[in-house]
Amino acid sequence: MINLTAIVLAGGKSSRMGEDKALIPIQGIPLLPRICNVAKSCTDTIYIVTPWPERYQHLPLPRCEFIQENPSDTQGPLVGFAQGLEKVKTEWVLLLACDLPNLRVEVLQDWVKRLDSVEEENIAYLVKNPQGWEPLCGFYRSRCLPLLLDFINQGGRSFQKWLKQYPVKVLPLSEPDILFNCNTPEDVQQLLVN
Ligand SMILES: Nc1nc2c(ncn2[C@@H]2O[C@H](COP(=O)(O)OP(=O)(O)OP(=O)(O)O)[C@@H](O)[C@H]2O)c(=O)[nH]1
Repeated sequence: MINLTAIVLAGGKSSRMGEDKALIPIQGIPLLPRICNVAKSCTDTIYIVTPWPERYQHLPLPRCEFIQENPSDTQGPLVGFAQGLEKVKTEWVLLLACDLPNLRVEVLQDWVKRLDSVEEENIAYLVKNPQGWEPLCGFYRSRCLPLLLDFINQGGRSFQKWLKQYPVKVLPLSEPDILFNCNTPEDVQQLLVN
């Protein structure tokens, strides 16, 4: 299997949820350990980028390393990703938001198998929807770091705008539900009903 590193983002305001999303249990398992356990199926190296690692110490997480952001200066997922990427030594990185309760091991492993066929020019391998790329559940080449830092240093904070500049390969998604984002208490309720 291809050598890759997972970066899981657990920061942000969770303003729509009203409490830290990463800690919301779905079928008894909080979102952060849920996604880390899925990531574990394709890598032994998992970095969790967060301004508050102490909040997550008690969780049943697989082996992982915390990368701490400054809690008084978080700047969104693009900057969180760059901070994680600075530590990465593998060619490919799997970037994951913490709020993806439906991502399954089989889907992820199928995607990972396809990485070998991504042309060298493509800096990322992501699902595309009519609104744009799905940047927080997909693969990036670690060599994109200097490009990302340039963009951030010029004030850029949008994944969509950053990705527009480079060739990205489309990752196939057979069930759109896989990328369901758990953003609100109603989303949590919906998961419990289904
Ligand atoms: N490490 C880190 N992760 C972030 C940051 N901002 C957002 N995220 C993560 O990015 C993913 C998507 O976040 P969003 O749902 O778009 O934003 P949010 O701020 O968490 O939530 P809302 O306030 O409801 O928009 C989640 O996994 C967040 O934890 C950040 O500044 N740092």
